[in-house]
Amino acid sequence: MIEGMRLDLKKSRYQTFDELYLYCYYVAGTVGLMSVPVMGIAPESKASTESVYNAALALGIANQLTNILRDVGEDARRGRIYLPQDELEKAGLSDDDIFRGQVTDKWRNFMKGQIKRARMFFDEAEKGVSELSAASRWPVWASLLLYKQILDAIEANDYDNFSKRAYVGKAKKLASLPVAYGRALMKPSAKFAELMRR
Ligand SMILES: CC(C)=CCC/C(C)=C/CC/C(C)=C/CC/C(C)=C/COP(=O)(O)OP(=O)(O)O
Repeated sequence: MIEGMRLDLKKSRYQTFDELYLYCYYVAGTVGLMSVPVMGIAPESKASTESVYNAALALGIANQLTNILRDVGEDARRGRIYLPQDELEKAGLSDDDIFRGQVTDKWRNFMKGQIKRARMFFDEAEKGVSELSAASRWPVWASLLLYKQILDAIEANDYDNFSKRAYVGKAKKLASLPVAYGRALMKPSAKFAELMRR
């Protein structure tokens, strides 16, 4: 994690998603990994330890990617672009387009791909939450569902993450808590077993 902070001091561009992933791993994936022994895996869980750590890592990455997509404008005003340069180029976008901050169809299309990838990491993370100790499941589901909705908010802002800050309103936040509670009741490996039966 400290390595990630160091990296952030000297780096403000990422050539590929692999490079960006490594940054996300350092600054947020590590938080997920460190959370597992603190929260604990449910004693009755049949999942492999590795798969639970994988899910935790995925949640750190998903959160960080979401944070990056929410803060594109704010970061650009500090001269920083946490987006893969090769993917920007493929979409016909340059650093100057980010600094200008115009929401064009090119930008919308680029953002659609980035949001889709972030959601894939959330999906990966969801597979592991039920394996955590009972007391940890509700807060983890709540934070996961709340953070994931920031992606919906970016879409609702028609992909203007230059001048608008995507956020989840109080009502949606409150409504997510019982949903998270319901999911937290899911016993370890039950979802896994259900997936296997299908
Ligand atoms: C899913 C399983 C099995 C376990 C849960 C494991 C956990 C708790 C994962 C979450 C890890 C986490 C909270 C990562 C932090 C990511 C994040 C959004 C960091 C934001 O950092 P900054 O970029 O400093 O934020 P600001 O831009 O708001 O300052």
